[in-house]
Amino acid sequence: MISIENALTCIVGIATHLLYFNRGEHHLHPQRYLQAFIFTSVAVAAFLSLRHSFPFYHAVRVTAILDLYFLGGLYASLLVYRQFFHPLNKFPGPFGTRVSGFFLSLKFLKADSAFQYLRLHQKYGYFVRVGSSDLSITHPKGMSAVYGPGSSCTKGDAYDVTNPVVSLHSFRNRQSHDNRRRVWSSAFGDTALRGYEKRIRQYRDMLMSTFAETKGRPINVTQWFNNYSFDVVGDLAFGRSFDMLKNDNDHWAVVLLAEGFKPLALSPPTWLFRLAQHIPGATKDWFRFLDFCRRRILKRMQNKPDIPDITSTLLAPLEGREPTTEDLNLLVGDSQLMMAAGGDTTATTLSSIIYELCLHPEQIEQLRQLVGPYMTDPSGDVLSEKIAHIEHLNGVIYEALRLHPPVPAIIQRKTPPEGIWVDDVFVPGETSVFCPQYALGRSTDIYVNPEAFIPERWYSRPELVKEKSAFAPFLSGTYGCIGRPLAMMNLRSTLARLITTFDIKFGEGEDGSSFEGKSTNHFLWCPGDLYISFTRRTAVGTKLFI
Ligand code: HEM
Repeated sequence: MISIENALTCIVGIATHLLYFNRGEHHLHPQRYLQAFIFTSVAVAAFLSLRHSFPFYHAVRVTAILDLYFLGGLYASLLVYRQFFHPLNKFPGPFGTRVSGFFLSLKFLKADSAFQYLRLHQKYGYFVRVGSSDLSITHPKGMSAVYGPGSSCTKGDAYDVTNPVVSLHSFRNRQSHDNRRRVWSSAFGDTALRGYEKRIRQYRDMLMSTFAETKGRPINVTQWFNNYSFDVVGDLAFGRSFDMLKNDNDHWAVVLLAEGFKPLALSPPTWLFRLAQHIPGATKDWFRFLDFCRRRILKRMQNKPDIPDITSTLLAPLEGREPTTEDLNLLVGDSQLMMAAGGDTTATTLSSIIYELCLHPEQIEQLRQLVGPYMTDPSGDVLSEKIAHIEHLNGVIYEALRLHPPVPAIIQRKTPPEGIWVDDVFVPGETSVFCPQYALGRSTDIYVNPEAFIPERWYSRPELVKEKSAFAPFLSGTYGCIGRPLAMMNLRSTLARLITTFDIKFGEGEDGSSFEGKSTNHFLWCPGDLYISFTRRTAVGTKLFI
């Protein structure tokens, strides 16, 4: 027979769920709940022992039983609510996801969530419940409803994962985000971009020289484009590269960054990350990385560059005064953001383009014909603005981004309290939603013949794209990629130079299967190795800068 104390404790557990945990957000300070729970348990045991003279062992035992009733009540209430009353119950999905997001985390141990979301949508349709309050959407109108310029969705709780370190990317409050975005915006204007182009050139020269020296011996472009991309982003963020092209090796800070991203493969709840920050040693690598960014930013502030970099724009509001602690924390947050947002994404896209071109060699020839006339600079390089109008060149880049989006799965948004409509489907308020781009890129409801690489679908054959708003690898609107002009500039010029300088094909023994087969997704997509042979062309008028 259950005692009155135990029954009451169980009711308190149920009430705690219904009146507290079932409302609002509770991911920011999980350690406080743990502390409150432990403190209350100790207080109850002490009370029983001191006030009611319970023997110590007996006091602990009674408290432990009370704890069990409390947690039992709380979790029973949570499970019953999620199972029978949750507003997302009308959406299909694997049974376990109704109860907890951990259900899918266990399935993502191979870091292949992008592929798994595709399979889930093939099985369940446009809307799949992938967690107790999480919905994955591949409806053709989903992208515009969730991320489009007019969307009322905001960034979800996952953006608090780096808290208390803040950056443009992590601001969930619209006003704070807008304010910071205004500071960033002039970093990607035409004048700034022309300056970056000059700064980037030396790294592209090094990349070309390295490829030329291989004389056709297959090399892993996944690694080399990473070297190139991180050197570029290091230069634009901190005024100096990571010397990865020179050393053909990941810089230790880049390794720390990659390690920091790895747990995201499991899409764990944000509160777990926040809790980990309070476990000694659990997140030390992440803080070492932030410390690295802090030291590099401080050094950069002492050296004003001749040609402005991105950080020049972020420092401008200080007008030469010493930064406050708050200013500095934001600069550190934004510099880690530059590395996280600009490094892997550009590298991955370059690899994806080369992968697709090797599968479709006729595309290389077509591009050469179109780009060749603009390659008049004796250095072999070309300004992006000269070739930006070539539709087929842009089409090749877009097709690579469609089939291999660098951010392929979760880009979390939260619906407003009143909910949103995706076409004629109502998505309840306070739901965490996302549109997995890898799955969208392969949808026959959005593209005709989605598996085929057809650059013309982006200019002369628009009938091959049934819903244009569904393609947004950089997103659009308020929270869209602010670095898009820089990324496109770099992709165009690097691609133009590669195809006019080299004959490019899969290396001997390479069939491209590892590129996607051994790829992983930790928020950002990391392709597997790709061995490519680059042989310097002799028949063209372009010279190599060696
Ligand atoms: C092919 C290359 C790139 C792709 C596909 C890409 C894609 C994206 C996407 C999808 C987002 C939205 C992420 C989210 O909301 O969580 C984003 C945001 C962002 N990207 Fe990019 N990106 C690329 C290159 C770059 C580059 C080169 C930079 C320059 C450093 C950059 C800087 C940023 C920043 C600062 C944000 C945050 C914007 C905000 O929250 O307002 N990106 N990018």
